[in-house]
Amino acid sequence: MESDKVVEVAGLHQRYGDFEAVRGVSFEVSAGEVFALLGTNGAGKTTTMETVEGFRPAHAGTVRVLGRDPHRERRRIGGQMGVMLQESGLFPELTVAETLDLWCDLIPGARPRDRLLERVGLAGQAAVRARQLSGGQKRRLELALAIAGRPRVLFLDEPTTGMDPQSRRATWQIIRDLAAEGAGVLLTTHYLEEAEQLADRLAIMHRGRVELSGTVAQVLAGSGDRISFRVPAQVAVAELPRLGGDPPRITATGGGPAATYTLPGPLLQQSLRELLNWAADRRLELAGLQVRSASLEDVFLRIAGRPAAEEARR
Ligand SMILES: Nc1ncnc2c1ncn2[C@@H]1O[C@H](COP(=O)(O)OP(=O)(O)OP(=O)(O)O)[C@@H](O)[C@H]1O
Repeated sequence: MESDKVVEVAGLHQRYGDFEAVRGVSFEVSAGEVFALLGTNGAGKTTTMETVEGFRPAHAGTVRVLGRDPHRERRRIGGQMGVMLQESGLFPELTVAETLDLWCDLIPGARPRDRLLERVGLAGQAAVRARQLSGGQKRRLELALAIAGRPRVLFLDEPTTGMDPQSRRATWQIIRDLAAEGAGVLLTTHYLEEAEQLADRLAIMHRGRVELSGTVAQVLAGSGDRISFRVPAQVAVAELPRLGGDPPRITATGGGPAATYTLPGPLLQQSLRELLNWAADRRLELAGLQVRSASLEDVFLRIAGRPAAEEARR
């Protein structure tokens, strides 16, 4: 039976001279799935992406795209791969229509040009030269080029950079539709909301490693819901209750010290009740009271904040 995995990466290492940019990365992308690679600057996302796209051989580990080595067997699978690089490769003097015509002529069975333009929202810009397009419009033209050949696997490196919120949402819908039609999509992004909205699964990279991966819910599980409030002036920090067994973390804010409790999910409601009862018994008002679920940003910042010394020990 043919595997539904369109991308398989196992124990990938990649070096630039003495510097190891990717240090044992593994993940898989299935047909019909959107997989997002997130990470801090320099984490190794683009290096990983370029290796999976076949632009460089793996230094160690295995990479398969549609069951084949994307570097050695690129010719066999290239026609089934759609690639949108981080850097624009458009010819500045060609119009949008000319750009697509040039590209589509090279691809057997390419989608019709006008359908592509409509799909990426550039139908009104067919006669505009590439150099005159806005940053977001350029990205959409590059997306049109990437999907022209009806790829089974689509690689998108920061696909919505430079787009306004409306274009970004429209692009997310295009990507969702492509996945619903059966394409496997691997994308990198710096927009956490993009990953939250779009990705069936994601991996967060930091300094060449995958630190966390799974569905958004799996990545957030165990990250802790939060309760925070400003410490009332008449209460000493030591008098604050323990919630879920732990004392709060105290931080300085413009309005005085703030207390934050990070709780495992199932304890949120019970802990909130305990806190409100504690405050009611003392007739205290908890100014700035906030209750919120863990966000991808919390998880990301925690990983990004890991000191280099901690990495070196691992
Ligand atoms: N050609 C190169 N030669 C030497 N070092 C490189 C080269 N390309 C990338 N690097 C280094 O490898 C590391 C990973 O870079 P990469 O571009 O893969 O990260 P990234 O996660 O895509 O970063 P960003 O989010 O900033 O685009 C960085 O430290 C970078 O400086």
